[in-house]
Amino acid sequence: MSGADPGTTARAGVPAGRASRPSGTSPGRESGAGSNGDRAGGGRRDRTGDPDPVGPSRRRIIAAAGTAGATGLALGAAGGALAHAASRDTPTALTTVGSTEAMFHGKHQAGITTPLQSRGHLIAFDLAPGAGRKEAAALLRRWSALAAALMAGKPAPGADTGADTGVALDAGPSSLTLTFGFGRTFFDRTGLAARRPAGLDPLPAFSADQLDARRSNGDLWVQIGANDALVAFHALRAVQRAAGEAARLRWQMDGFNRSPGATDRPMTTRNLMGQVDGTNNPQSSDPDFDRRIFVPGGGEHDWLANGSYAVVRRIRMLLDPWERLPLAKQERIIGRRKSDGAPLTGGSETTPLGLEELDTDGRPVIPANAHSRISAPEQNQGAAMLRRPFSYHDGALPDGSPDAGLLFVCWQADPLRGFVPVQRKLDRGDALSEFVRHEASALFAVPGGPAEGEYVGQRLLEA
Ligand SMILES: C=CC1=C(C)c2cc3[nH]c(cc4nc(cc5[nH]c(cc1n2)c(C)c5CCC(=O)O)C(CCC(=O)O)=C4C)c(C)c3C=C
Ligand SMILES: [Fe+2]
Repeated sequence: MSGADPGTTARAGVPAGRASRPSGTSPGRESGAGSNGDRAGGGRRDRTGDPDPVGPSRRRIIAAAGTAGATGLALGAAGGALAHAASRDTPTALTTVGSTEAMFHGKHQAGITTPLQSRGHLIAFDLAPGAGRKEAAALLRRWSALAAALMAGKPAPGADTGADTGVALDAGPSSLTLTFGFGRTFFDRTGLAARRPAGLDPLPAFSADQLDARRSNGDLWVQIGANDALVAFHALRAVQRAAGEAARLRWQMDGFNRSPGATDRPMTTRNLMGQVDGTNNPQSSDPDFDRRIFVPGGGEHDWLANGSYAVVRRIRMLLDPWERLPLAKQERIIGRRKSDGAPLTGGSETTPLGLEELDTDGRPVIPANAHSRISAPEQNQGAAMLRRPFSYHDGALPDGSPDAGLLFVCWQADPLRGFVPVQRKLDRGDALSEFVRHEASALFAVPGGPAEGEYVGQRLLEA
């Protein structure tokens, strides 16, 4: 992302409605987009004194409810409860985790270059039978109003008439993002096939695919991320409720990442195999970042300008055999050290891979089938994607093995020059393949961010 990105302008502070509290917050300074996990930054703003474009803050609604609650405590409680009630009246500031806000309006949708959040929900919908372009436009309008409110730390529109479930009442925005995309089939269902971009052509089949059609694809996709589990769940339910009669849930995947502040310094996240994962992502400071990740304007499908394509793969990890491998073998499979993510050729996490370096026996130090070597852009005609995954754990399979792995989400301006060539190569010769299974797959066109007063996808649905 080069230059100013209104969707991810960095400011930090306390959310609207908390302005009168002592601040005491120490705005976190995090690095730019393209990094993963705690390392990344962007999408923040200070809500103090901000005008209230969407409605009352969640906290103002709590304040109204609070009087009744405090009375109840005082009447029925012994000293401990009273002390508790008193401490509730003592203002304490949100930490930056709660107060950080990602922008809904802007050049790009939030949730692409936004730092990885600790909670994620990926949900796909199909339009209901009989629902077409008109219903789809109304749905995107509803979802956009909802996203604008929730991302600002406000209740769902219509909260005064009971439209908000209350699950996130006492929380700040918590870096909530909602990101909306269109699948290939959406264009047939809405009579917009002529406006479907070639980038949505089906992904090729890969030899190792074991895809479950029911958990793949979909007309519409919503990616939800937040640094609080309740804020994320609140948004998930609100999105599902707002779908109303227009769309039906097709699949849902729930994921997580490390919580901000869990490490003593900002660092790239780890996946469930224990590897530092996300190191060699394109960085927003790279001169060609925008060109690689975002669709340029002025093309045949201008409605997608400043948008991107998301490839989503549910990749189960075979953790039992993986965890039995000695550390040295695990590291040779990736080509990097597990402890700090540095290449096996030495240095630190960000040292370039020494792909030409040989050991004393004349063999490459980073093996020929190492995952890092095979997927590196320099081995793939520069093919690059922004990987922004969540881990998942859905309990155990019937054989007792963990149903856990990676909700791999990657972003690119063109899937045929990002995900596809790299996955083709990994499919043929990646040492990691023995330990992973691709179980679901989807591809979505994600429009650019909406301007103030616009809804996501308006340029497609109303042109
Ligand atoms: C087709 C794209 C990719 C899939 C699918 C994929 C799955 C996958 N990856 C890991 C773990 C790591 N991947 C790493 C690097 C890396 N992976 C891809 C692409 C896919 N990975 C790329 C383009 C890169 C960057 C390569 C480079 O330039 O060095 C790493 C190393 C650290 C890093 O750069 O992130 C790890 C670790 C898993 C576990 C996985 C499937 C479950
Ligand atoms: Fe990878």
